[in-house]
Amino acid sequence: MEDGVDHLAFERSKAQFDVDEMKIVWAGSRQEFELSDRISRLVASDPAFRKDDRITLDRKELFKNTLRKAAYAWKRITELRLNEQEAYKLRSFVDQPAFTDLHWGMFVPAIQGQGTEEQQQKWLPLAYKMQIIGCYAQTELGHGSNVQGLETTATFDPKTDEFIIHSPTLTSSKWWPGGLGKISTHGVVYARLIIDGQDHGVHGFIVQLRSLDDHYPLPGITIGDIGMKFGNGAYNTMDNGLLRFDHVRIPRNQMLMRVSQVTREGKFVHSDVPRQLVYGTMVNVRQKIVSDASVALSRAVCIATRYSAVRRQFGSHNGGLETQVIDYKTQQARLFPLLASAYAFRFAGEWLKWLYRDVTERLQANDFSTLPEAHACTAGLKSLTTTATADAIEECRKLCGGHGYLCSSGLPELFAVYVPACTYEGDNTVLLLQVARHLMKTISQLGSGRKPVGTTAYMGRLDQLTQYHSDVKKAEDWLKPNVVLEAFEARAARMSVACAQNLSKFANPEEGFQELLADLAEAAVAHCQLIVVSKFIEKLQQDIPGKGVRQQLEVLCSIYALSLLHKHLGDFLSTGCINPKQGSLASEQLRYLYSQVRPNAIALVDAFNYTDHYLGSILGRYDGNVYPKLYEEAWKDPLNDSVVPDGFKEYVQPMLKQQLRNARL
Ligand SMILES: Cc1cc2nc3c(=O)[nH]c(=O)nc-3n(C[C@H](O)[C@H](O)[C@H](O)COP(=O)(O)OP(=O)(O)OC[C@H]3O[C@@H](n4cnc5c(N)ncnc54)[C@H](O)[C@@H]3O)c2cc1C
Repeated sequence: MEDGVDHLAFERSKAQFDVDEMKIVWAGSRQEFELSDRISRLVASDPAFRKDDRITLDRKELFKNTLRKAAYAWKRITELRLNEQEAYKLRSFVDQPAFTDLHWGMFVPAIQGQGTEEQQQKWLPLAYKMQIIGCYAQTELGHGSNVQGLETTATFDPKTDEFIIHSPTLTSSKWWPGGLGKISTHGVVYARLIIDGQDHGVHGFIVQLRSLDDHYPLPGITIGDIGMKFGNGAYNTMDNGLLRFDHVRIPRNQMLMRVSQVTREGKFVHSDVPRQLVYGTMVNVRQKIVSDASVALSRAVCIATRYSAVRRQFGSHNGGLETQVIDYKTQQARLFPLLASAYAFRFAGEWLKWLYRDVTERLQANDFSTLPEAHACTAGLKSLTTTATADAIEECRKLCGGHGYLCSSGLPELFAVYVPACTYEGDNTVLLLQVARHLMKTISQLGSGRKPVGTTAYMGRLDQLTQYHSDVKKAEDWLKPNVVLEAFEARAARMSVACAQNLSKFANPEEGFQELLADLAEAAVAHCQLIVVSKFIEKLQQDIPGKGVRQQLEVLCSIYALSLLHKHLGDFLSTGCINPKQGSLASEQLRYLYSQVRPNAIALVDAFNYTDHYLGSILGRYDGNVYPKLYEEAWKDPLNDSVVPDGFKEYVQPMLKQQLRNARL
């Protein structure tokens, strides 16, 4: 603490659990905690990583500043000999989107997942040492979600043993890839493979884009930045780019050939590695996105919770202190479900990490049985958690009243940087519809005796779930994990079954699917919410040491589930899983749970263990010393550099003089 005074000390003293133990639970393990703690402090204490000047820089300065930080981060990573996990942490705590995110997060995994052994040996050492910098160039001006609609072509020329990469139309221009605009030297470019006039669909190709000597685009290549994006500062540190090819030639061995190959003779062959292998990479990328959702959400919640304890409005009696806004029941009903969601998404992310390891092991043993389910599940959880997080950051801004709208609250930038997560790596609605397709397929296969696996296993009990009526009689019944779980299972199952029944009324199933899209997306949401609730409950079945830690998590789990039940009461009632009386008992229980969280709220956000540097918010400062710091910060704004602003004499003064003259008339 800067001046040694902890304005939130009283709040911290009220905690009924061991915060240090909760920090371990949040981090996933003691080792993870120690790693995050060490690296976050390292970044926070290094002035080269300061970020409070970000919002006042123009785009060019901002971008240059990003390059400086990325280069410095790389220098520190090599000097300190950080391993892969430590390096990833360091980049995350620097907290500034940069070309390196795509290099490490998409380019390298694409080669690892889709490249042959030989290709990996050639390209990965260069990428690992950053002797080349790569991007992931899939999306085009005309198509994103519909990957099969991409128009860039890669035509095989048997005479020279090369592919000719070409952008035949304006809409085939690559558009969006991060890092492409100004920095990447190479890209994994997705293009339609054409051999002898025949189209073999979309494949990935490693293409050198810029000279390694002078950084100019290579002949036939046009590249630029796509321009300013949402929010000041924010994601504008990233050079999302546009790219066009004019008959650019690359050697044949630069097509990523793990799954399919083109031979010297120009024959297209599938290897014995199944095509679903690429799903494995997607499971990995999306699992990281779910973890990132819990991080972004917890940052927003930490800011809103601490500030809600500092902020006072109304309710003063006889000149005493006013009420802390966190004590208003409306504030609690808006804030505490978000706090519970942060923990829920954390555990869902942890479980997905396990799922990825499981899928990878199975793939190595040639077992592909769980892959479609794992793929649908990660797609759904990516969609659910990123949508909820984006909405929650905005809600946290509102929970902070007027000051939440100040950039120094950290919330506008967090929101602007975070929201595209709802769009990239699969538009969230498109992903929900993929989940819905999987659910419809699962139901249609039940008759043939195929047993649903993993997160769809509950579908195997459809007979029981379609007959289910909750037996809740009093508010406390809603605290029983089985009672909650069955209600969520029955609601999800019935919404899916209703869709399947409606689909069967259509002669053409695809026509029916298109007609029912909105219902299908809702059924998918119900299924995904069930997954998150069930993973939270499973977490509570593990050994959780530390005084009072389990009790706090039980309260948060109940809040997560019951606040969803409250929000989607229409679903639960219309599917007949619960009756109106049981719905009001859930709300009653929820009110009681909020009062249980209240004394622990500050400690529960302290358990995230965020440094003030990482939070980047005056409202969320650890010491709660908000007002003097807000006042100080205001004076740092460049507008306050001069007493009379530029332009005043030119534009406003003549106006004032004019009025003066008129007044005299
Ligand atoms: C910040 C940012 C970074 C990005 N980085 C990269 C990158 O590094 N590399 C890269 O290749 N791409 C990148 N992208 C592109 C991104 O992957 C695509 O924008 C994304 O996949 C969505 O596709 P789209 O833009 O075509 O949206 P569209 O599909 O055009 O979506 C428009 C609307 O149509 C709806 N819709 C579309 N299809 C259907 C359907 N079948 N049924 C119902 N509704 C539908 C969607 O829900 C949405 O509401 C990035 C995008 C952003 C915003």
